[in-house]
Amino acid sequence: MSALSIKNVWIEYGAQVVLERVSLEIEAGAFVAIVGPSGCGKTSFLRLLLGQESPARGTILLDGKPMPSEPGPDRGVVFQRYSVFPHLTVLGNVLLGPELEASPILGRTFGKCRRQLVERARVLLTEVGLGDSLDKYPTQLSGGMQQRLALVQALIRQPRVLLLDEPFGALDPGIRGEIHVLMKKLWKETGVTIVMVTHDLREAFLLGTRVVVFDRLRNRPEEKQRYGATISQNIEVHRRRVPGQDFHERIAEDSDRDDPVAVETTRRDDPATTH
Ligand SMILES: Nc1ncnc2c1ncn2[C@@H]1O[C@H](COP(=O)(O)OP(=O)(O)OP(=O)(O)O)[C@@H](O)[C@H]1O
Repeated sequence: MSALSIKNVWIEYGAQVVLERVSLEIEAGAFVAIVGPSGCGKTSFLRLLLGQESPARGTILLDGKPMPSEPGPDRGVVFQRYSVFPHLTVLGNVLLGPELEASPILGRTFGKCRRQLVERARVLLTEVGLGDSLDKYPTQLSGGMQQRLALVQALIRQPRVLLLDEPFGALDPGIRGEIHVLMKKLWKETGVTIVMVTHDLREAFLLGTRVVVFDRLRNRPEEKQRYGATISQNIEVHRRRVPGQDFHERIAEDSDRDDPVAVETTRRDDPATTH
């Protein structure tokens, strides 16, 4: 069963059609990278999956059931701009979401429940290299560290789907390489389904198991309002394992390269995505 089943979805803002006829099956555990020109509706699509927008037409199923029309713990999100709270420590930032969920009025857990939560937070923070920074505040962290914190904030709630909106766009290339390795590791370990918007094609092919291209098929000035973007390509990415080389080394090596990552792709002629 697909984790997300998107059928003939349209997004409209007033008279402006932003997306039209978007159909996409995203299998559980996939890592889907979405690319497309600026303004074609990529962020709007993510907001739809998060539950911040409703489709003008069409349906979205999450694990076979209609997707709740509000954001919930089953969907985590990380934005390009750091979404951490400046007045809370690293640990406080990670605990806030689960504590509010467990205790909406007090926003705080106690006893065994809290100890277990703190332990889970510690394990995850250590995994992303923030184990020594639990008591620091976000202003004391670099951009890359803040994004790693934002990832833990989302993952601690064990979402079924993780939505990433250009999460690494503001980072320096070297830091980006490191966080790509980490992202891939976290994805493999958690098995979470990921949908990531990126402007960086290389990043899309490096991380994605599928690269989906949104584009406007009608682009004349008089057509801009009435016609939206849709999926123009849906590409499956196959990676060959290099004997004797472990997965992380391979990605780290790819991250250092300036030329496009060597991958094999197949165009997916899924009836759901054929227009
Ligand atoms: N809440 C809104 N109300 C009205 N129009 C909106 C709203 N949100 C987005 N739009 C419009 O929808 C279109 C798509 O915007 P969106 O941010 O989804 O594109 P994008 O592909 O993510 O762009 P970029 O790559 O530049 O971030 C734009 O024309 C934008 O102005």
